[in-house]
Amino acid sequence: MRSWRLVLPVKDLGAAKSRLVPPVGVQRADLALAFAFDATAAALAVGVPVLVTTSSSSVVAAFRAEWAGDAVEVLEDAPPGLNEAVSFALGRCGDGPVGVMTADLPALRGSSLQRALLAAEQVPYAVVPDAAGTGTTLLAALDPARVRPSFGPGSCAAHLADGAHVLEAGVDLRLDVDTAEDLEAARALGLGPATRALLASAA
Ligand SMILES: Nc1nc2c(ncn2[C@@H]2O[C@H](COP(=O)(O)OP(=O)(O)OP(=O)(O)O)[C@@H](O)[C@H]2O)c(=O)[nH]1
Ligand SMILES: C=C(OP(=O)(O)O)C(=O)O
Repeated sequence: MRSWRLVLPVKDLGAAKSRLVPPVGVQRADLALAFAFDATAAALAVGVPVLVTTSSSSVVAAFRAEWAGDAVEVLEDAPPGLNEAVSFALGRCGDGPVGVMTADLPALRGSSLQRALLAAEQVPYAVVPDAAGTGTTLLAALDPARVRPSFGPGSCAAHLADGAHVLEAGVDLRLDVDTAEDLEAARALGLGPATRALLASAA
């Protein structure tokens, strides 16, 4: 596999996952952070360095504390807004293949990400649709300048219209958790260690 990097946008924890009613005893902000940690761990497990892009000082502090010494870089001055934060990171990640992945993938396995990035090496620009088929969980491009992020409602169609090739991917890479039902589906699939531990601590 080529040397991919992964841009990971992470929203301010106080505003994150507003559609997700958390299980009793669990804070929504803690869940959002646990999801992002599990997504990060999956990427690192297959040797893909992570570039977190955020405008939140609490996200910066949490990532620096958890991942000190690992292949995780935190860009702390991103502008607010998902697409804005992604564009900010893309402008700073240099040459070479880059993925942009949402951080709300707590069931992600490194092997699924690795397979998707390997497949993405066959095309200039690729998209992985979310489980609903309307959103996007991963964009991948051989040249960062090719990525024009249009995350938000209907983003998959927008990325396809912009020339991205659709990639088949494991459901763990497609299952972005926005609601309590999504969290149950992710639990059934197998959560990463951070989310598992958080839910266990409240059970
Ligand atoms: N840096 C940054 N990341 C964002 C922003 N908005 C969303 N994200 C990230 O983008 C990914 C997908 O975001 P959404 O599913 O829209 O997440 P969300 O905004 O936390 O969820 P809702 O409040 O339910 O819309 C997650 O990794 C978020 O952390 C933003 O304004 N800035
Ligand atoms: C931002 C997106 O995801 P969500 O549906 O989780 O808001 C998206 O799919 O582009």
